[in-house]
Amino acid sequence: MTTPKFARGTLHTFQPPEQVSQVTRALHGVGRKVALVPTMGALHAGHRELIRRAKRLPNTVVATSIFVNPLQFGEGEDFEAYPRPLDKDLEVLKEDGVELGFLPKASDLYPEGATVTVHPGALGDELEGAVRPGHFAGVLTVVAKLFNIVRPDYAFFGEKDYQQLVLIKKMVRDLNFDTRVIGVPTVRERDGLALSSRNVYLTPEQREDAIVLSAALTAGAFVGRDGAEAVLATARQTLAARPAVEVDYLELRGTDLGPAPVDGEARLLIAARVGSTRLIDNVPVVLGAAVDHPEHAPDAGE
Ligand SMILES: Nc1ncnc2c1ncn2[C@@H]1O[C@H](COP(=O)(O)OP(=O)(O)OP(=O)(O)O)[C@@H](O)[C@H]1O
Ligand SMILES: CC(C)(CO)[C@@H](O)C(=O)[O-]
Ligand code: BAL
Repeated sequence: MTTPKFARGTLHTFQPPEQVSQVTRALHGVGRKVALVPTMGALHAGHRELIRRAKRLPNTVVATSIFVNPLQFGEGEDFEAYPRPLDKDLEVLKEDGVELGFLPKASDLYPEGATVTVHPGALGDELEGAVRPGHFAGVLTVVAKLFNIVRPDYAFFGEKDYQQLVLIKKMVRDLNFDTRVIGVPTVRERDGLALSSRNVYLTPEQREDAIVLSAALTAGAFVGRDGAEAVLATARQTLAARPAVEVDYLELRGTDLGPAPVDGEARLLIAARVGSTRLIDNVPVVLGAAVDHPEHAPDAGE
């Protein structure tokens, strides 16, 4: 089979996995690197930030996959309703200088008889996994497949889906994938709401209510010096102002999503339903005396 044509500087889209593999193999053969930005489409400024960061890498072709992965949706979730504005997405990819678009069909990734999946371990059943059983097995399976098809040197994921990011990093380590996973801070609206493809489901009133997620996280993080109880109590107090917002969980964890330390870096995570729309968000928190250590200043290590 001949390698599909690939010229630098324009967007090429492929549906069959074998074609993408051929192109990325050929690119590696001439010394290029490949950076992958996996998405489910309905591209917004959050996705575009991942692409922007990937584009900064020297000698690297940026590939973006668009695939609404059925395996990570449970019964009664929004798989059918999930927005799929493909033409608009392709315009975004062109505008942002993405050179490789991978648009597989479900039957390409899950041919009949495919039964083997990636098991996320215990963390896969906590937080999001407790509310969406099987979700992370679906995510890790499709990400493993994308990595095996594209063989990316780098892969970019948003911190908005923090547990997903932690689990993907863990999968790469535990299963020896040869890909460097890079997490990108959450892009927000001016009022703090984390950008999400699901924000389009919100009515104007719900959109107002939804601000409380980031407001509660920010308020909680602000009192990190006073310890975990204060962080959670402050966040809960902020949430109480919007009783229409139903919280699935509000938890303070370590940065690896193990138990939070008394002093040091942690993560405050929330999932809540606003009407029938389920939103998630999280922020970094510095706890206790660690607040006074310069290495924990907000932009340390940037
Ligand atoms: N606001 C954001 N800031 C940074 N990265 C983001 C943001 N929103 C999504 N991403 C990242 O983009 C990648 C693709 O996510 P996805 O296509 O599911 O979009 P999404 O907006 O998170 O959709 P949904 O909210 O429906 O899950 C993921 O790595 C995700 O973490
Ligand atoms: C990583 C991902 C593309 C896998 O389907 C999805 O979970 C997402 O968009 O965050
Ligand atoms: N951004 C995570 C994908 C999902 O909610 O299924």
